[in-house]
Amino acid sequence: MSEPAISLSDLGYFYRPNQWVLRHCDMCVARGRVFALLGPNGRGKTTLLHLLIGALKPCEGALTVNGRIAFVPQLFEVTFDYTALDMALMGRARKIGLFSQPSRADEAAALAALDRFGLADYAERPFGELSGGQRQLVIFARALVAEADILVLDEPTSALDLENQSLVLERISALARDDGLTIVMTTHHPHHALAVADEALLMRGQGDYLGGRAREILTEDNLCSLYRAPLKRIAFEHDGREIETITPILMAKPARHRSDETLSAE
Ligand SMILES: Nc1ncnc2c1ncn2[C@@H]1O[C@H](COP(=O)(O)OP(=O)(O)OP(=O)(O)O)[C@@H](O)[C@H]1O
Repeated sequence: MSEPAISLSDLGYFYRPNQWVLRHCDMCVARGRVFALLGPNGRGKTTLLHLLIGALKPCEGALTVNGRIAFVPQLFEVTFDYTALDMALMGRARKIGLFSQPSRADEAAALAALDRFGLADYAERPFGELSGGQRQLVIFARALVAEADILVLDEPTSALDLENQSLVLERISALARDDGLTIVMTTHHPHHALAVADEALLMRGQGDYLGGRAREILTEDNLCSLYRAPLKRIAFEHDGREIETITPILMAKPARHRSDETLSAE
């Protein structure tokens, strides 16, 4: 078996001495797989990503990364007036060097990456004038341009509308399946993890992590206790395909019904 893209063994991290955020965390990500990290707010998902990309150093345990990583953070602002193409070209910064100009090949690679996300027509637009979702997709394209082996994505669908969520999830699958990239992503959407992830890690608490095949561990029981909220995993047929998804059961009463009651009381 080939060496994994990422492996963690007994990993621990704290920001302040002895206030552990992660402890006794084991994880192994095989090459060419999509790996999802799930857990409630504050369980250390982003901290774990920052450890993977080397922005933080483990306080205990071992972490091995085999390959070049590109990081796609959650949506961010830029203060300079870069175009979408400039932003995508930044993925080539390591290749181009500090004082050189991008070559035609660099520009062609950046344009091709933008095109993969349906953004070729936006190449010359100022990045700051794009919608949140479009900006997220440009940052995604930048990671492709970097020719990384491993993409680390922090909530890649959080700023996107339904169509773009679907586009990004489909691209994530294709990047792993067709390009052999390894992908680690955090998500607050278990149905996104079920749709694209081969493996998942449920971050249940400090020192309490459940990892395994996504289809096997994204069960109603595991997810209900993880989020302390009711949800259903359901299967149905769509377009001749068997689909499985996960849906939360939201208990809030729609405002429409409340006003109906108010109206009938009046
Ligand atoms: N720079 C920091 N200094 C001190 N504590 C921090 C820092 N960054 C995060 N933390 C703390 O570490 C814990 C984990 O935070 P982290 O952002 O990794 O969680 P998360 O699972 O990604 O949360 P969310 O789902 O809300 O994004 C939290 O208690 C947070 O307050």
